[in-house]
Amino acid sequence: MTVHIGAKPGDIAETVLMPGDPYRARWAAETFLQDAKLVNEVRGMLGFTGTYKGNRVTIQGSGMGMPSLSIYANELMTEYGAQTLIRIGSCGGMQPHVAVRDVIIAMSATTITSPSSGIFKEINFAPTADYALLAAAVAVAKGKNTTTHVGGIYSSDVFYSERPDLDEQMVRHGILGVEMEAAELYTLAARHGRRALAILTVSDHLQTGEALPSEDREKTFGDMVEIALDAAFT
Ligand SMILES: Nc1nc2c(nc(Br)n2[C@@H]2O[C@H](CO)[C@@H](O)[C@H]2O)c(=O)[nH]1
Repeated sequence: MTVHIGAKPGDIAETVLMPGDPYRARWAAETFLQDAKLVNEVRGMLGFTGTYKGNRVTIQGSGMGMPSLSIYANELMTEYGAQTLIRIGSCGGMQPHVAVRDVIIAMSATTITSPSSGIFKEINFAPTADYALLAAAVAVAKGKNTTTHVGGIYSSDVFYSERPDLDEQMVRHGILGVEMEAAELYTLAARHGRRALAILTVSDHLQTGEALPSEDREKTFGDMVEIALDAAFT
């Protein structure tokens, strides 16, 4: 076990899905995995390991924000040997052609700051998804009738933005959506030579103010989990 994960050695699979919400980790494990068992509940950040079509997989919550994700991703990679980490989450849409219920497969993740900013100093590192994983997710998504966008997202440190001028520049430069975790996941995966990807459902929209009704969230979230699982084992 580690400082923040109570799983025993061998309890965590090489492939890990990371929703922000631990209750979504439980729902996804119960819905998609066979023989799912709880392997972590330290601080309520639930983690489950089971199999998907015969492949071993762990679904571990990351919490909200890059500092929280950084703790779990670091420990999963350095202490449990996770090789493929896929964030499955929600985001806010930032382009008129990106609608609520759509899925975004994040090629890159822009930040103002991140937990890794301190070590990069004057380097503007470009957090980037693993290409093979991204290509597999795009191929799987094509087989579903979910509208999918592939491009850059913005990993913010705040949900309540005080800088509309920054949001404006992100929109101007084609950023598809905003969330709060992917950039640090991509940076840590690059640091540790692992594969990472973020697949996001658009659950609210910054321009239209629309928000996904709660009854729709489970369906769109389920589609995204399936894309992640099928892409991970392609
Ligand atoms: N900053 C930000 N985060 C968002 C937004 N919509 C969603 Br869903 N999120 C994500 O949802 C959580 C906040 O509700 C964080 O973990 C973010 O990744 C949004 O409009 N803005």
